[in-house]
Amino acid sequence: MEATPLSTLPYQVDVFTHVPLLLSKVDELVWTSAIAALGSHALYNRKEPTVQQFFWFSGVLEAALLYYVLDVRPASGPVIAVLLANAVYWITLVTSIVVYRVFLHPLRRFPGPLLSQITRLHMAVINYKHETHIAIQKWHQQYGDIIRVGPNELSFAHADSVAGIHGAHSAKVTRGPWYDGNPGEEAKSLATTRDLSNHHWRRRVWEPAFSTKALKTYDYRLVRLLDIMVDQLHKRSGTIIDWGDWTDFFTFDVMGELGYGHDFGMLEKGTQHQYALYIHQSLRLLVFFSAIPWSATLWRWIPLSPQAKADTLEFWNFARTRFEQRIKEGSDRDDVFGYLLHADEDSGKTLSRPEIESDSRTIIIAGANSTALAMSFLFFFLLVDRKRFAKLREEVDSIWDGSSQLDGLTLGQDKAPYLNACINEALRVMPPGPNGMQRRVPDEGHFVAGVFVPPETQLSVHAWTMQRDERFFTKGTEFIPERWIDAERPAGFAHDSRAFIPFSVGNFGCVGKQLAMLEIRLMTTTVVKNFDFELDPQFDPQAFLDDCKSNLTLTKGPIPVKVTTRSY
Ligand code: HEM
Repeated sequence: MEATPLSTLPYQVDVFTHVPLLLSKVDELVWTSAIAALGSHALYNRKEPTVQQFFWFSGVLEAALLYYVLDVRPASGPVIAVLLANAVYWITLVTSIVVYRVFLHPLRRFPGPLLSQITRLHMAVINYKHETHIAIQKWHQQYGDIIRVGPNELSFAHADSVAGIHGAHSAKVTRGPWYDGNPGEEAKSLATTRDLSNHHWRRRVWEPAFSTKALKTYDYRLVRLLDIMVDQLHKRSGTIIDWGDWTDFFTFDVMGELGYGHDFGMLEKGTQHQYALYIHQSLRLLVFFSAIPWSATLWRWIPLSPQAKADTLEFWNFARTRFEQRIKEGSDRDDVFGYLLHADEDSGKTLSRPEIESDSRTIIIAGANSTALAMSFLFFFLLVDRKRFAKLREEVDSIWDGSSQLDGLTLGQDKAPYLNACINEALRVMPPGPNGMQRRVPDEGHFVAGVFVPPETQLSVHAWTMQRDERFFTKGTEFIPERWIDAERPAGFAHDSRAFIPFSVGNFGCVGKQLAMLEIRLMTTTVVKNFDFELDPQFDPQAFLDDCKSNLTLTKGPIPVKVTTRSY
């Protein structure tokens, strides 16, 4: 009901002595709306509603308002009364939320940017602009090792915090709501399920696919694809190629082969497959919606890049076709997909069809892009730093004469220490997944490095900031592979391997790490043996680094390289 102007009140009142009476006469609807807003906030605060619950609850309130208005028939007319009540409701709700989050919230003692304390929208916009890794690093430098990056979220950047969030002391810590923000996901995948026990048995189904026995059976497939790559590079000898493209071609073809039973033909054709382009686009949407997970259900109606949405739909359609083709081939093929069709040995459970479909998409999304990035950055550093390229080549020449079949599984630390040091160093300076992997504190709260974190808080470790921090790695932004070899580490160099988490660690750590390492070792050894590389003289390494952005993974510009068949 609209406030009755004071002049029309039927009797003269003294505002200061008759306030309650005045209020009751003037604003019954206003007060009711304000109280409803405060009640709603209290309710939402106890349990965050889903989008459906929110709409249901708001619908009930609107219906009650309508009933009241039609019943009481306020003098201002029903339309004004409804508008006024809604304005009061929403203004009170928003004010109450802001005041609570800034002044009363259990995380109020943790510093951080004000806008992030108030709303996740701030982070969603930063994510959408691909600036997350830089923004969070800047905030850590400004506010310290533990910062508030969302109303209910903390970011950590100290090596001491890794065990409590991902490692040995994190048994009850599960994934946060970030993992619900995958638009259109019909069934949870291994990489998005938030339920600890569900994740546990599904992980048991996945793990055999990356055992040494399984890797041995993949080895010859990788070598077949590498042979195609080598042929193609010979054909392009003396020309400039984008090295980033070729790492994509290789890793997408590998994951197509191991995920869907057939490569994507990217190496053969020497062009990007639409599938890879779709994935890059769909990640743009993912990072926005994951910051505000409830909005993912509304993704079709939220006005974000129509191109990214169209590409996301194409990506699903394409993935579905590939999935349908592969599932017909059954479990006899030696590939990752084949393992997903097996039952969990402990519980006897098998994945449902939608779960397998979701997991098969994960094989490509999780497996191809990150590995390609690691290969791209590795070569970027080695080609900028010719002495280190030469040193690596010396090691490669000493362990492989190029005529025998290369056994990737033997290229570990013992046999190829410098190769592994270079890979680690590229993963440290440019971690493909630079931003924190969100976790959620159990209901009883949780200690991280001696600091109590209140129940239900979301938290993560910011890999980009921590891996480049001088306290853990001296000259943290520089590519110095020698730091990974005890005998070669410069004297006095800080080296805290707890702060090195490119594959994450613990229950949810990368299940495909050994496959990724196998691919990188095999590919690097093969091409370093067979080709000379030279960066295009026009290429500006600093500008390249400055232009690197992030969505779920880092993104990068082209790396133009003249590739030439090696002359001995
Ligand atoms: C250099 C390459 C790679 C990097 C840097 C990397 C990094 C990561 C990271 C940081 C996580 C944790 C994600 C989280 O906490 O939500 C992860 C998980 C995962 N990665 Fe990788 N990854 C790489 C290659 C691969 C490959 C080749 C595969 C093969 C399919 C793979 C499959 C997965 C899967 C399935 C998960 C989810 C694991 C789980 O939920 O238990 N990754 N990866």
